[in-house]
Amino acid sequence: MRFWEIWRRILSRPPLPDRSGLAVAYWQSHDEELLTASLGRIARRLPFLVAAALRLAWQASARDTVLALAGNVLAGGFTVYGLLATSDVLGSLFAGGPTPERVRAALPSLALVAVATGLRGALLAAAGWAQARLKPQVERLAETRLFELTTRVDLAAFDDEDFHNAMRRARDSGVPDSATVVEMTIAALTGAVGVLSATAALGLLHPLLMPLLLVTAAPAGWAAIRAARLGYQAFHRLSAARRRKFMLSDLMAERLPAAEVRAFGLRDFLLGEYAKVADLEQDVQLDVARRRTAVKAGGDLLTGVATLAVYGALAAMLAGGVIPLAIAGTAVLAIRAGQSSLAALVQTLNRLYEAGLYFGDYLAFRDLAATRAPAPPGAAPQGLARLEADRVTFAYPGAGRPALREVSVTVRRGEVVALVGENGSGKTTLAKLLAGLYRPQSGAVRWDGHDVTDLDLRKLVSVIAQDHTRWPLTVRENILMGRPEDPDRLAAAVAAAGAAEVVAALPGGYDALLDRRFRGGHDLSGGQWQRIAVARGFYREAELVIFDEPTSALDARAEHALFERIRRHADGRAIVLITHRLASVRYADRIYVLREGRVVEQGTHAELMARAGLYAELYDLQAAAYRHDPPPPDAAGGRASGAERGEGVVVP
Ligand SMILES: Nc1ncnc2c1ncn2[C@@H]1O[C@H](COP(=O)(O)OP(=O)(O)OP(=O)(O)O)[C@@H](O)[C@H]1O
Repeated sequence: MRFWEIWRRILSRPPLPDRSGLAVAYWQSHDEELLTASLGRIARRLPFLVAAALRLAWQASARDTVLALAGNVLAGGFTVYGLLATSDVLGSLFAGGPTPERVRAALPSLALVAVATGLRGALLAAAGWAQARLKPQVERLAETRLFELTTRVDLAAFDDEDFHNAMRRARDSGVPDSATVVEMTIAALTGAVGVLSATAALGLLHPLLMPLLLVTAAPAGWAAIRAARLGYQAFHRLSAARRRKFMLSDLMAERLPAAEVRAFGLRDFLLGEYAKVADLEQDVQLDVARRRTAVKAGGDLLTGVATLAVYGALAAMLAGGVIPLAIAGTAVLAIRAGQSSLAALVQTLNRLYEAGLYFGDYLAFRDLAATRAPAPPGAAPQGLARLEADRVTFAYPGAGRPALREVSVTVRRGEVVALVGENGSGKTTLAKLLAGLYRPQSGAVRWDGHDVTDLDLRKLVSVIAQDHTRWPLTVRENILMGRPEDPDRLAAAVAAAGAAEVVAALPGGYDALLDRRFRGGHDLSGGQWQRIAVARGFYREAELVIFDEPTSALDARAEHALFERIRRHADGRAIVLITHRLASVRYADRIYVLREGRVVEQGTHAELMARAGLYAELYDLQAAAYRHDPPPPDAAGGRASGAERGEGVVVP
C-alpha cells in the first residue's frame, strides 16, 4: 500500500515553478490535444507511422529496404530451425545408452545447429549493412523534402507563429528521427521476428509453453511506452522555449548584433533572459527524468515478477510430467532467446514510439506546409502593359487589423509610380502584394487582367527590398542570384547601381566573398551593400521593378544618380518606387499617398501639391528642412500657403 502511494506521488506531475511567468509567456504554445492523447490513440497511430517510414525508406532506396527486411525475416526462420535442432541434440543426449553413443547420435543435429547459427549470422550481417546504408539516404530525402516545402510555402506562413514552431520541431527532431524511425522499424521487425521465432519454437515443442513467454512482455512494454510519452511531452512543452533560446544565443554569439549588444549594454539583459528560458528547460527536464526513472523501476520490478512466474510454471509442468526434460531444457533456451529478443523489441519499440512522435511532427508539418504552398503557378505572361491592384485588403496572420484596406493602384508599362506615406502606412505590404508575394484576403492584383496568383511571375518581377538580404556569397553570386551570367549585362547593372567602384575596390572583384565569418571574407558598408542589392535588381531585366527605399543608405550624390537611372530604367518596364525622399518622386508619373493602410491621395506631384493635403504637408516639411525654414505652421494638421510650396525649391 505504502509502495503504491510513494510511486503514485513520484509519478504525479507537480506544477512547474513559474520563474518570471515564463511557463505562460506569450511565445510558449501548447498543443493540448497532442499532450493529452490516450495511449490507445497513440498506439493506433504507430502502424501509420511505420507505414510512412517504410514508404520513405522505399523511396530512399528500394534495394536496401528489401535487403534489410528480408535479411531479418530469414534470420528469424533460422532461429526457429536452430532451436528445434537444439531440441534434437538434447533429446539424443538425454536418451538411454552409453555416453559416446549418445554424443555420436547428437552430432548430425549439432552440425545443423552450427549451420543454422552461421547462416543466421550472415543474414543479420547483410541486413545490418543494408540498414546502415539506408540511414543517411533516408535522412537526406526527408531533409530535401522539408526544404522543398519551406522554400515553396507562401510568404505569409513565415509570419505565423504556429507555422514557425511546427517548422522548428520538424527540422530539429523530425528530420533526424525520420531515419531513426526507419532504423527502429526494421529493428522492431527483427525483434518481433525473434520473439515470434521463439514463440513458434515453444509452440512446436508444446502448445502450453507458448503463452508463457508473452507474460513477460506486458510490464516492460507499458514502461517503455509511458517513458517515451513523458519525453515527448517535455519536448513539446519546450518547443517554443527552445526557439527563444536559439534566438537569444544568436543575439549573444553572432557577429551582426555584437556591436549593439555592447553599445546598449545588453549583456546582462540577454543573459538574464537566457537564464529564464534555461531554468524552465532544466526544470522540465529534471521533472521528466524523475518520472522516467520511476516508470522504468516499476517496469523492471514487474518484469522480474513475471519471469519468476514463467519459470515456476515450467517447473510445475516438468514435475507434473506434462513435458520431458529435453523439451524443458530447450524451452529454457527458447524462453531466454525469446526474452532477449523481447527486451530488444521493447527497447526498440520504445525508441520507435518516441522517434515516431517526432516523425509524426515531421509528417504533420509536411501536411501543414502542403496546405500553405500556393498552387503551381500558371504560365508566365509575355510582357506587362498594366498592373492593377483592385480594392485589395490584406491582414498579416494574427494581426488585429488589416495592413491594407480597399487599396486600388495602377502601374503601366513605361511609368514610374511612387508609393509614399508615413511609417507603417502599408507601402511595403502593397509592393509585396503587387509582386505576388502575398495574396490579398479580398480584392485582386491583376497583371494585364489576369489574377497574379494564377501566374508565374518569378522571371518578370524584380524586388529590391528595403530589408534586402546580405547573402553570404561572392559579389557575383549576390548579383546573379542563380541566373546565368551575361558579362555585359552584369557590368551594366553594376554601373547603373553605382556599384562599379565597390567591386573594383574589393580584392578579388566579383569573386570576393561577402562574409567576414569565413577566411578571406569581406564586409561592406550599409550603402555599399545597398548598391549591390540595387545591381541585383537591375540585372534581372524584369517587366516590373519594385524599389523599396533603394537609397536609404546612399550618400547624396549616389542617391541623386540612382533616381536618375531609375527614371531611365522605366523605359520599357513598369517601376514602383517607395521612398521617403519626396524630392525624388516629383517626376513620378503618379504618386499614391498611403495612410493607415488606405490610399488617401493620388496624382502627379503638381496635382498633389495643389490639393494641399498630406503629401503637400510632408513635402513642405522636408523642403523647409533643406531651406533652413521654420516648419510650416500647424505641421500636424494644416499646411503652408501655396506660395510657400516647394515647386521651385532645390531639394537634393
Ligand atoms: N510581417 C508582418 N507581420 C505582421 N505585421 C506586419 C508585418 N510587416 C508589417 N506589418 C505591419 O503592417 C503595417 C504596414 O507595414 P509596412 O511595412 O507595409 O509599412 P510601410 O509603409 O512600408 O512602413 P515604412 O515606411 O516604415 O517602411 C504596419 O502596421 C506593420 O506593423
